[in-house]
Amino acid sequence: RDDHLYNELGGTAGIEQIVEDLLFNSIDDRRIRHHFEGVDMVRLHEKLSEQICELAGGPCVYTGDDMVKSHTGMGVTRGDFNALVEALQLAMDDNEVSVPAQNRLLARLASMYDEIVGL
Ligand code: HEM
Repeated sequence: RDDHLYNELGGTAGIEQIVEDLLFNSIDDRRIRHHFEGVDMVRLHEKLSEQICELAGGPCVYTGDDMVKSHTGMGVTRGDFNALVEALQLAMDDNEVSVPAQNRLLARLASMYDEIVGL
């Protein structure tokens, strides 16, 4: 297992902080805040943290629903997806993640685009 990216994100504690900041940035962003109304943010924080930890090579196992099931009916657009990426970049800047490490995480997330947008 290559846990290099996991370590660059600050391990489990670092990832949990980045995801918390990502979620706060997202509900502060008027382009996408409507998607999060009425959502269980505690669960979303837990599942998204697990998923990013696993994706980064960390010792976590994702226990949430698959991406298609999670986003079906939401009508997430390309613009929404890009806004969430910006919210994540801001969160990683605030947590002093290097730009190369940021880009490696973003590349892994970009591969999920078709499972999230336009459903
Ligand atoms: C690469 C991008 C994304 C990833 C990795 C991702 C990941 C996830 C994960 C792990 C969950 C939780 C699944 C569960 O509860 O079992 C989730 C749910 C959710 N996602 Fe995403 N997501 C992405 C993009 C987006 C975008 C762009 C939006 C809207 C702007 C969005 C809005 C939501 C909402 C509102 C939920 C909660 C659904 C509910 O509990 O009813 N996601 N996502």
